[in-house]
Amino acid sequence: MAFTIAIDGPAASGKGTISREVARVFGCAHLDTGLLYRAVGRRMLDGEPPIEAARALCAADLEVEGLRTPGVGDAASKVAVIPEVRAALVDFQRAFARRDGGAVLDGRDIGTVICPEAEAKLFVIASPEVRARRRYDEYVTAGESVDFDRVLEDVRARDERDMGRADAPLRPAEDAVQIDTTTLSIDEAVATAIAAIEARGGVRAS
Ligand SMILES: Nc1ncnc2c1ncn2[C@@H]1O[C@H](COP(=O)(O)OP(=O)(O)O)[C@@H](O)[C@H]1O
Ligand SMILES: Nc1ccn([C@@H]2O[C@H](COP(=O)(O)OP(=O)(O)O)[C@@H](O)[C@H]2O)c(=O)n1
Repeated sequence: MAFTIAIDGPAASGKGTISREVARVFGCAHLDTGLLYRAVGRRMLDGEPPIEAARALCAADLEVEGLRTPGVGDAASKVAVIPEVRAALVDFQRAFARRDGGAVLDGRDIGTVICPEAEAKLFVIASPEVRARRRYDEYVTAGESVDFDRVLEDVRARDERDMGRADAPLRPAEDAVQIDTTTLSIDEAVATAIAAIEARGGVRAS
């Protein structure tokens, strides 16, 4: 049976980390929908018009190196404002969500637009400072030279763009369970998510 878990939230709130672990515990497939927008953003930076890039997106585009860089994140949130780009990505996400064996999708509009009928919805947040620190640490580990204040500025700019757009803005679905990871460890955040999903009828894989 298809059991869909929708996990939304702002940049570096911990939704990807939670989603990967939730997929493992509940034995379902995981789609990081941010990667779709990052891949379109990447193609735009390479000179392709974003709407065409979204319509032509293929699996190989998601494997391209460097999708997690600050520049591509910024480009992703710019192309994500364009309704035709969002529309071109809907069918793939919905088909993924209804696959047999269940699915977890993380992004910005999964619980509100892509899968409003999802059985379990989480909205993961954390303070901008903590999110910027996590992202900064990731960049440093990856060997990128970045400035903390710049990362914080980027997190805030992306929040504003993601929450302020007219089409599918970042906001919690009415029936989403909110998890604030500001002061939670990864283990605590994952345990809170698992408990919330079980409360909505999710059954762990044996
Ligand atoms: N609760 C947490 N406490 C500390 N670090 C976390 C927590 N959740 C995630 N992280 C770390 O923060 C970074 C961003 O997390 P990620 O799950 O990629 O966020 P998102 O998918 O929301 O952008 C990762 O390096 C991850 O290991
Ligand atoms: N479902 C989604 C997922 C991402 N996005 C956009 O894509 C950008 C990159 O998403 P992401 O999930 O990879 O970003 P992080 O949270 O990992 O920083 C976001 O800032 C959004 O603008 C979206 O609009 N809708």
